[in-house]
Amino acid sequence: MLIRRGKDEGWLTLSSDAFATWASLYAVDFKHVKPGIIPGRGGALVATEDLPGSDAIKALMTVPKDIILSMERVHEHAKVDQDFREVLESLGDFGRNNLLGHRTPRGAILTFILMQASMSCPHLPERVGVHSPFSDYVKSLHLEMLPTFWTPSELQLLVGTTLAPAISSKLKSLHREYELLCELAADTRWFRLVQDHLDFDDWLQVDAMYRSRALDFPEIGHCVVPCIDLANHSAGERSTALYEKDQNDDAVLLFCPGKNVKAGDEVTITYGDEKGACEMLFSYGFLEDYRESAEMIFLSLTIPDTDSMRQAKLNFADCAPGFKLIDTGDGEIDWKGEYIWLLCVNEEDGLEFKVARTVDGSGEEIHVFFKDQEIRGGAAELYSLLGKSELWDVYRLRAIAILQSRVFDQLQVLFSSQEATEATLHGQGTDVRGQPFEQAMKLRQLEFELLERAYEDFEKQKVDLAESDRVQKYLAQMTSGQDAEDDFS
Ligand SMILES: C[S@@+](CC[C@H](N)C(=O)[O-])C[C@H]1O[C@@H](n2cnc3c(N)ncnc32)[C@H](O)[C@@H]1O
Repeated sequence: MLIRRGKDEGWLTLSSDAFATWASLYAVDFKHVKPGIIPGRGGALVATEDLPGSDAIKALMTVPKDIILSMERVHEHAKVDQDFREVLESLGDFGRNNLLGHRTPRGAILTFILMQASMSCPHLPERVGVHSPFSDYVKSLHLEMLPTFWTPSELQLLVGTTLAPAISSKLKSLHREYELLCELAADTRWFRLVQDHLDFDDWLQVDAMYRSRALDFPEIGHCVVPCIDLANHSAGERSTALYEKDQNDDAVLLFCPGKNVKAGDEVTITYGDEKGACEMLFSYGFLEDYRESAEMIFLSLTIPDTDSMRQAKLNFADCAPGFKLIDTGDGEIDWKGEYIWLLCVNEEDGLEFKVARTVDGSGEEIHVFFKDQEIRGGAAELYSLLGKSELWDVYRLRAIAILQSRVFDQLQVLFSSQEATEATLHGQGTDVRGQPFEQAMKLRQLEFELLERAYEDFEKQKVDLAESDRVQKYLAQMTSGQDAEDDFS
């Protein structure tokens, strides 16, 4: 609880005046905006003058590259800070990759933020680390209320939404990361000095600080840009600014052409218009008041145990095990995901997994075929082959039927958990706070509506496909026992 303790005792806080001094010390150039507070949103960027709509692109703020918190910056700091260098080296792969082995600055940046925060702790027996611009910057970050901090009763409100499994696996991976940090850094001087003060909550805090602020910058990757990270979110056309790198590699906040903002009003950016309700609540802890759709829902799919090719298909799968439902915004529901095609075809359709010797003869490898054509491009190539087949309508019908049934199951879970949700709320002495309650209820409603629309849409598609000549012919041949594709060739 080092971070919470620092906030409570005041040694990990920064007044707004001290933050303004910090920003000017590190040459942040606030041209037409300044830090402010917007009720319900916390810190914000507000216009210092009327910003009238024009076609000219106006720089609202410039942040020098030296204070962009990136993988590169963390490694530069390690050169001058022996304690941090020791910690970073101890992390090995975890300082470069995530738990799945994908390259990410996450482990290095989170550990850096934690170490910078701990340096201000007056309870450590000895000083540790080297002061940097980020030692005071981390003091300015407030405790973010992401769902990883929700109480068990609050998390219970999410049962049936797609956020429930997402939070549960995030908490598991955060636990694994924290254990890894404690194990790998155990022999470093920093860890020995802070270990009695640190706990899992600190890792949750640095994760939330980073996750709710990280931006993806060209050529820098995921990073945190102090001061630009004060910009709150508005979706799509409502946002009035965007961020970029300028010719000096500094970060700039640009006013969007044609927008109009009055002095004292907030300037906002979009955190990603493609993000669905689940992802917004997961990463930023809120849903926009004006949001009318869940926009995007990811539903998992499983290859049934009864599928004789299950294990081979699992080994072959090179894509996320599920599909996305997408509200296209024009009344249509689209879906995406290649995994479904593995559930739609089997041996009798022409799918084959053949074992062959490796070229050097030292081992065996699996080759995958569909109707004697080798598939080297994973599930995407299988999809493309099915698309060219005479039986495409049949495969599509199978896919739509599986997707619709998965949507139905999700609707059932959401519907049947509603009672338990209400019981949680009416139970005596529950610790459900207002904000998580409102956000969870809104997510439930948005996901329910999108699932319902998708169910109806799939029903229409199923009826249309079932009436197609190809499907009718296929069904007739199936009942008469003939090989369906023979007749189409
Ligand atoms: C990058 S920070 C923005 C600055 C932040 N308000 C602060 O005080 O430091 C992102 C966080 O701001 C809050 N936020 C941003 N946009 C918001 C919005 N439209 N409505 C409510 N909260 C918002 C959320 O807590 C989010 O996790």
